[in-house]
Amino acid sequence: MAKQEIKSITDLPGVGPATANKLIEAGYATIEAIAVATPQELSAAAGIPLTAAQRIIKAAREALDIRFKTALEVKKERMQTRKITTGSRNLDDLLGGGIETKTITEFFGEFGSGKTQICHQLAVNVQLPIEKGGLSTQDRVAKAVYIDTEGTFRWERLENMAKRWGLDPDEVMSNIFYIRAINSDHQMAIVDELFNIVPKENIKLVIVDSVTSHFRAEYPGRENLAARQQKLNRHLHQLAKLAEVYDLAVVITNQVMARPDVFYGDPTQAVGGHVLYHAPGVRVQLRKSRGNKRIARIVDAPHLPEGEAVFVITDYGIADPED
Ligand SMILES: Nc1ncnc2c1ncn2[C@@H]1O[C@H](COP(=O)(O)OP(=O)(O)OP(=O)(O)O)[C@@H](O)[C@H]1O
Repeated sequence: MAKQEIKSITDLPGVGPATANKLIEAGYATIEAIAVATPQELSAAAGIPLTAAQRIIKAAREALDIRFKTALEVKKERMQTRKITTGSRNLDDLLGGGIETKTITEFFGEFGSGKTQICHQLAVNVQLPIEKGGLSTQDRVAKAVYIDTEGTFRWERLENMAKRWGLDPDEVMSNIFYIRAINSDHQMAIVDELFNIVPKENIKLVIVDSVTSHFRAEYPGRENLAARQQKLNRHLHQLAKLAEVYDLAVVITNQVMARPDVFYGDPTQAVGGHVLYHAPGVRVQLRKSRGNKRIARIVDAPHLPEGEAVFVITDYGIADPED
């Protein structure tokens, strides 16, 4: 098939060396990055006419097989979707097998509910071979990106979690790319940059812990809600694109405060409203229970059954109470 001959951006129609250089400098280094760009963005980045940009994007989309599909094709593709184990069978069952690729999974809950511990555990687990609940194949290890906004990342936790599976902790840590996002603009720029890094490094999991904290700090109060929402939506949209085009899992966390004064409805409400309400994906609420037990519940996921799962946070990671 002619399609498969397009391997790099210089194979796209009308992309000569000069245009290619401009595109790469502007962050459009891969066919995937071009396929999800708008003609306006590309035209401005490369200094080419809009019609040329449209033609390039169309060719990139065809090369990646982004087109109408029948529902049956969608079903077959979805059945091939791999999942990352959380380390708890109970939680995996609740999620329909684990954390899915091509999807954003949000963990929200109050402080200490286990959001950061789950992120650490997933950064380790994605590296397991497929038959053990990870996404590594025989020829390529699946790696993770960890975007930390609150400074709560702890390498020591990864060590224990890796040892649990008999993995070499240093090797596991060398496959986790860590970055501290200093503000919301930086956080968004990191995700743009990922469009170049992800394919090179075989990144299969991108974590943003927490996705909302910078946005909340920089856009406080009701009067800034619309601006904050708009920016956050753009960020989530970028993350969703990344998940889709590179077949990877995106996991985000969102701290919400318990509101003991709310007697009706849900007592745990997101501060300043449900910022992620309209984003695609799976939303998992976490609650503290007795001791190291935590309760997970899926919110607004029509394709997953309702229910709750109990898991525990141990020194060696996320597990089941019966372990
Ligand atoms: N080494 C460990 N062994 C056992 N449990 C641990 C260990 N480290 C952390 N925990 C448990 O994890 C909890 C913290 O969870 P985590 O940091 O994931 O919370 P969070 O939901 O991310 O909170 P925040 O919103 O404040 O970031 C602690 O309360 C503790 O119970």
